[in-house]
Amino acid sequence: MAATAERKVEVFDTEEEVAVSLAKYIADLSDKFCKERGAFTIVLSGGSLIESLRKLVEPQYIDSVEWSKWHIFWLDERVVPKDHKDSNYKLAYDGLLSKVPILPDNVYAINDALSAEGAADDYETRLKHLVNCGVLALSAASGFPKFDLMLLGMGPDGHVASLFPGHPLLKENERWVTFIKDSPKPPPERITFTFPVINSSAYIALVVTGAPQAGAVQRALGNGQNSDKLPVQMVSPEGELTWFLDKDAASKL
Ligand SMILES: O=C1O[C@H](COP(=O)(O)O)[C@@H](O)[C@H](O)[C@H]1O
Repeated sequence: MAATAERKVEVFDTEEEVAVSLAKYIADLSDKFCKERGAFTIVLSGGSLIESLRKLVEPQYIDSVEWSKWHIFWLDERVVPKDHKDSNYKLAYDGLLSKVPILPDNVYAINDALSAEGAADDYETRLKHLVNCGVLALSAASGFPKFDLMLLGMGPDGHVASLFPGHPLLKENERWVTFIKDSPKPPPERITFTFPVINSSAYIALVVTGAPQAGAVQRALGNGQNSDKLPVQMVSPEGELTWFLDKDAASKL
């Protein structure tokens, strides 16, 4: 049985302060994992998260982080070409990857030449290969891959990755990577990590800024009772969960 996650909640006055603190948190974990296992496996979301990573490209981190040991993955991706405005890869490339010396071979983008089903199968197969090569760890507790750090955003409806409220994919407990063709948020076709993979992580940062998110933050962190769990309430990693909130997102707590 999975252990209960250690949960921390950090509230900052501004999104700028969230970005500053997040950069230090990521750099510290990179240092720890690069020392311990010679690699750092980090999973990116799309959306507003990438903008909140902007401090990582400042000289302090550009010069100190061991970028060549980073292995970059995506929590979810839209089934669009990599140069499409809706692509989570493009967002991360433009905002971060093009500005830091990460090795191109260590960037595991989703194959944009395949269908949603095909891309999910292909990504899962590639993850299994990386487990066999020792780049990616496997959780002894769950048997699912154990990433060092996942960076999650959250939509105003409480969705994380491409796992939306009330959707049957919330119950997927065998696949590592799956697909959705009826996403309520456009574009409709996406691929996504499943909850067993998310919850096998060593560390998760949930980065949530802005007033539209305040209701879902209240549902997740407040004292209210609600029988239906939002996807964000299902995030419960083996390791440590840290919420990074600005005061607008935390305004209903
Ligand atoms: O569609 C998506 O939305 C979520 C949340 O995005 P945000 O802009 O509200 O922060 C994002 O985490 C996910 O990766 C993306 O595909």
